[in-house]
Amino acid sequence: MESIGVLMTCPPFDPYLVEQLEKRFTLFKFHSIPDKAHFLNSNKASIRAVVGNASAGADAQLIHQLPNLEIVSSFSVGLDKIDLAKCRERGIRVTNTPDVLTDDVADLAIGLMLAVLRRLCPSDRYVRSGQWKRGDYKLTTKFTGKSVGIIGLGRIGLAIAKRAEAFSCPISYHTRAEKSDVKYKYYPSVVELAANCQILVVACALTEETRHIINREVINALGPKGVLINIGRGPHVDEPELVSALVEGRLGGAGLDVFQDEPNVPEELFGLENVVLLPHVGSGTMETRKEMADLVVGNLEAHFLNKPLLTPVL
Ligand SMILES: O=CC(=O)O
Repeated sequence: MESIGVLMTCPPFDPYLVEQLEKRFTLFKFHSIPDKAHFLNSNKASIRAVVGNASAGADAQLIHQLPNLEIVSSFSVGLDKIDLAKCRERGIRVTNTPDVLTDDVADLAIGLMLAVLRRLCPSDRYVRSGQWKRGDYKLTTKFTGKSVGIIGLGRIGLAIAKRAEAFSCPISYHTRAEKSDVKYKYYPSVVELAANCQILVVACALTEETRHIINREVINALGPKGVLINIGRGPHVDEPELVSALVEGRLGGAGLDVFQDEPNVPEELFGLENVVLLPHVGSGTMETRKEMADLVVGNLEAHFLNKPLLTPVL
């Protein structure tokens, strides 16, 4: 397989993934190539696979420039950076990394809820800056028993629900259609869900339908005591609306792992104690990233050995 060209479109941040790919294929790291057009012109014939992630995948333009592309193997569960329609049209296979990251992302969602309500980050800063010596930290807000509304009840949404249930949180949800196999309360509109929960979690895939699913109306329905948790994608949220609601106190708090224009985060949020900001690390544990990398490589190997894909999307 050494002669097969694999184009890595995401930054090569995961050394294990890079090492495993380099062992088996001819790996091109697109991110660090200065003249991309020239590179593609000279190498397009040899590139038969693309490896991307949540930050860069394979858009229509790139797919168009790679005449021999057979498979896109994404180091992510989200597929929003891949033009699936183009892949379908060209018969290009697509794989992602579901299941292995579910626990980590759900754990992080609960971590964000606790961090926002119990003010974990500012109270840590309180100790480090020596302020504790001058008096106790102010009282925070209880998490146990808060009602949790979840947008998207797939693998990750369900794992969040299960964890929140252990904190005695009543669970409700919104999806395109009500699920017959869950006992949680269903709301057919996101505004209704937001009006009826204290913590609203975005856990759905990013599609044209779910872009800006969190808008001004939803934020106002969640209200000055409500908390928004986003472990989905930045564009799920109308970010300027979220920022103004937080600055004006129309929303109680937010725990955000994802942003509209990563790694750029609105600076207006930096001074707010009711906001926790994370650098898109939902699946970012050593254990899970290794399992994800093994899936990326396993899918490529399966494809080039004409075996069934491990986690096919297309
Ligand atoms: O954001 C991370 C992923 O989609 O896996």
